[in-house]
Amino acid sequence: MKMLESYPILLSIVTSLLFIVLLLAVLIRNNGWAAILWNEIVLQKITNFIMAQSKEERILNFVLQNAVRGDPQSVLDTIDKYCSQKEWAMNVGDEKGLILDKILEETKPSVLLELGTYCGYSAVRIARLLNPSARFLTIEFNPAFAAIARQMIEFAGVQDKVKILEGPSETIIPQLKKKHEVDTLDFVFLDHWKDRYMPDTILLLDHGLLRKGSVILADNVIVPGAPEFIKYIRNNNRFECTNYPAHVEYMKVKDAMEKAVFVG
Ligand SMILES: C[S@@+](CC[C@H](N)C(=O)[O-])C[C@H]1O[C@@H](n2cnc3c(N)ncnc32)[C@H](O)[C@@H]1O
Repeated sequence: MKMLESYPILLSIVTSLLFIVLLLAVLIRNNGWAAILWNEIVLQKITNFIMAQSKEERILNFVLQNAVRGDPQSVLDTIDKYCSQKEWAMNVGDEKGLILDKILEETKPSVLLELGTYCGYSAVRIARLLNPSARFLTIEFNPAFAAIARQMIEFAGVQDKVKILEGPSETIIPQLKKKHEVDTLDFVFLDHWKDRYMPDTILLLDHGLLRKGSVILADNVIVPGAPEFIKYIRNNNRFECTNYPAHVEYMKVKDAMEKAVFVG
């Protein structure tokens, strides 16, 4: 009898739970922010705890076990495979990677800076296209990520073409001229935390690191989004901007890259 009385309550709890799960699934599938938060906070923390290993270590191990040593393209393909099939990660990815490749092939830069190395995916991607005489510096403030990137870059065989500078971009940019002997930069890839895109662009300008024709390429200008930077760069007559629509890495959610050429 008691069982029958509680049946409607149980049914409504189960229906509500199913509804919440469905709502979450739809939100994660269609909203970039929800998907990133779900992957980076919920899923990643649970998997890290169960496996006693970070996601970035899992990505590196997958590469060490499945990619061909000394073959940058094989390293990129293996990371893309892992991140599209097993665990999402914030590499620029294969789709936007092709935009990056195209701009590098058009620009043929000799002095390059990347802000945000993470596991070294974009660093390997950029390094594989450079002339032997090019200089490429990449900045990362998370020591654990920098250590993974160092191994990734070494495994891909491009360690002579990339130098990782460990520390916050806001500290390292002002030291580029004197400490790292950079005159001006031909190409800058902005791919660190989005609230630093605008202040770091201003730092590059203030320290005379841009020359007429320098190219800035910014990732994720829609998701997570860099609205302050977009407003600043598009309203600045010292830059000519082009938008490249694409999707968030390894997702169907819309994103874009913004190219800004410094016209002096
Ligand atoms: C989106 S990930 C970079 C992905 C990488 N460019 C790729 O495509 O493979 C952003 C990285 O920037 C780093 N980062 C964020 N803000 C930074 C800052 N102000 N200085 C240095 N590194 C920063 C983070 O630790 C993270 O590893």
